[in-house]
Amino acid sequence: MFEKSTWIRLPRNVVVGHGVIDNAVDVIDDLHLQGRPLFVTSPTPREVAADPIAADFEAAGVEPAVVTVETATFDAVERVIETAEAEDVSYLVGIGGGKAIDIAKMASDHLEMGFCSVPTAASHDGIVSNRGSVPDGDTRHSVAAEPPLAVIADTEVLAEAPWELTTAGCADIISNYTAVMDWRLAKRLKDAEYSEYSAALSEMTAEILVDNADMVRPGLEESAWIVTKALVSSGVAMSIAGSSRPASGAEHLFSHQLDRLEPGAALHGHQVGVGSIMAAYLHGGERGFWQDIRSALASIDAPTTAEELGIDDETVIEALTTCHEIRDRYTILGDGMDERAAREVATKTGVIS
Ligand SMILES: NC(=O)C1=CN([C@@H]2O[C@H](COP(=O)(O)OP(=O)(O)OC[C@H]3O[C@@H](n4cnc5c(N)ncnc54)[C@H](O)[C@@H]3O)[C@@H](O)[C@H]2O)C=CC1
Ligand SMILES: O=C(CO)COP(=O)(O)O
Ligand SMILES: [Zn+2]
Repeated sequence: MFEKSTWIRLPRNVVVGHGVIDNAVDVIDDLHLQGRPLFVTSPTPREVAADPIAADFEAAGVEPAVVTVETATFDAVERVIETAEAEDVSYLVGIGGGKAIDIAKMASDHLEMGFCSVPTAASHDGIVSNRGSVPDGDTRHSVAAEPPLAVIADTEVLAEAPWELTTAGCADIISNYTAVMDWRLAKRLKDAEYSEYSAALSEMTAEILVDNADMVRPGLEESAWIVTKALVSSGVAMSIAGSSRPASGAEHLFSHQLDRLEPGAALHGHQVGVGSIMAAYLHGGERGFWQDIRSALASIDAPTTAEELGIDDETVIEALTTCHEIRDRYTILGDGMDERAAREVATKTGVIS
């Protein structure tokens, strides 16, 4: 008897382009969301996007509540939940980088309220995903959460964000290559649940980005367009899979462990990019694959070494040798790297000297 079933939760409206934050009231109206929104934002995104959108809502007769968060913590999620209850809001809008969006996503999940995402940086592929990532104890990886009902990604705003945020988004996408290799390995060795559609979409997303890498340049609005389309596509791959598997393998384990060892040292996307060089080496040995990943990262100005990440060599080794423990997800790291092997991969790939 055939017993498979799947439930793919996707955004209803994905609006990407020049000046689209000016349409936020209409995009949200199209969802038939009633009542007052709560904007969850952080200081700079508040200036560049949340305040102008709030002014448009006020002009339309709705006064949004606004909460500003600084760090992704459960205390911040709690504060957002309390504000939502006190201000009697009906839905949430996350406006900012990954952390503001994740906090809004996690709070809306708890409140069972609708949620919309307004990224102000093309820095990671959580802008569309049904995953939320807020550190919980020792855990840094994402968990299942509400997908946004709408995503409003204004390429004018995204192109004006600091360039390193865009290169972080590119690196998060380039890391899909090794994430998918890990996923296929886990399917073969551990019979992990696997979706060929999701894996193919994730890989193709990385490929299109790399093919267009010469058009990804600072200050070019078209770059924001290319990167954002890739982030949307990668988020959809996660929603199809019902997990972050198509976009998160050993390179993400490495980054999550760096977040525990050196909180705030480097951007998520930059860390996973460097992790991806080493994961590619482990998958492909000397045969040129890891060099391709490194060149792709270098071509868009993303870091390729520990030094460029601002992380010391010994922390890289510690992360490599321990990160397999942080989640039940089989990858090329298997049951863990020993220290000599970790030094070899990090040295041969030029990540440490
Ligand atoms: N939920 C998911 O599926 C995923 C979640 N993530 C999570 O996302 C987070 C990383 O997000 P990031 O955006 O890299 O970091 P972030 O949210 O800390 O943003 C970095 C900084 O850039 C600032 N910023 C944002 N837009 C700006 C603008 N237009 N101008 C000037 N400054 C601006 C932010 O306020 C912040 O200070 C991590 O916590 C990571 O785990 C990453 C991938 C997927
Ligand atoms: O960062 C992500 C995908 O790019 C989410 O992956 P995690 O589930 O490992 O947090
Ligand atoms: Zn990521």
